[in-house]
Amino acid sequence: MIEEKGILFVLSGPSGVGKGTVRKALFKKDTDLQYSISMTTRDKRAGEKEAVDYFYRTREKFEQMIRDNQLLEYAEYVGNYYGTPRYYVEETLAAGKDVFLEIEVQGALQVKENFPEGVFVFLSPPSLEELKNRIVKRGTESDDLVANRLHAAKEEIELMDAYDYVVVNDNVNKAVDKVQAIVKSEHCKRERVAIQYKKVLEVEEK
Ligand SMILES: Nc1nc2c(ncn2[C@@H]2O[C@H](COP(=O)(O)OP(=O)(O)O)[C@@H](O)[C@H]2O)c(=O)[nH]1
Ligand SMILES: Nc1ncnc2c1ncn2[C@@H]1O[C@H](COP(=O)(O)OP(=O)(O)O)[C@@H](O)[C@H]1O
Repeated sequence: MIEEKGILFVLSGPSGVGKGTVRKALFKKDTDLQYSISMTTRDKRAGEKEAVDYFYRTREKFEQMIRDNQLLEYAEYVGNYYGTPRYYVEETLAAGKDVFLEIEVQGALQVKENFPEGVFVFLSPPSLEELKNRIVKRGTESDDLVANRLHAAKEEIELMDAYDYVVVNDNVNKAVDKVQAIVKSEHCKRERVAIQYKKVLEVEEK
C-alpha cells in the first residue's frame, strides 16, 4: 500500500517581505492547502482575530506548550514567541492533506530537521531597500523594531541555501503564481514516486 501522506509546504523569509500578503492571496485561490495557524505571545494588531490570524497566548501558556512538546517548532523573534502547534500539522498530513506553514527562518530550519521531506520556499525581497520600505509602509513597528527586523533579515537572507526554492516577491500575483507552480510541481514529483513504487510492487508480485 502506498503511503498517501500530505505534503508539508513551508513559506519563509524575512519579516516584511510579504509572506502574509502572498499567503492570503494564495489562499483566496487555492483551497486544497490547509493553513496551520500559529501561536504567538505578541499583542493582537488592529483588525486581527483570535484563531484566524494567530492563537494569542501568554508567555506562561506558551512555555507550558513547549515543555509539553506540543509545538512542532518555535522561535523567539524580536521579543515574542511564535510557534506551530504540532497536533494539527501531524493529523492533517496523516489524513493525506497538504499543510502550509508561513513562519520565520529559525522555525523553518527546525521544521526541516523534523520533516526533511517538506518543501521549503524562501520568499525574498527584490532588495533590502525595498524590504525596509515595506516594513516602514506597513506602519506596525516603531523605528527600533524596524531596525531590529532589518538586522534579522540580513542574517536570514544568508540562510537561503537551505531552501528548495526561492521566490522573489517583486509582485504579489507573480509570487503567488510561482508558489502555486511549486505546489503543482511537487504533486507531480510525488505521483512519479507513487507510480515507480507501484511498478516495483507489480514486479515483486509476479
Ligand atoms: N517560527 C515561527 N515563526 C512564525 C510563526 N508564525 C509566524 N511566524 C513569523 O514570525 C514573524 C513575525 O510575525 P508577525 O509579528 O505576525 O509580523 P509580520 O509577519 O512581519 O507581519 C514573521 O516572520 C512570521 O512569518 C510560527 O508559528 N513559527
Ligand atoms: N510584492 C509586493 N510589492 C509591494 N508591497 C508588498 C508586496 N508584498 C507585500 N507588500 C507589502 O509589504 C508589507 C509587508 O508585508 P507582509 O505580508 O506583512 O510581510 P511579512 O508577513 O513577510 O512580514 C505590507 O505593507 C504589504 O502590503
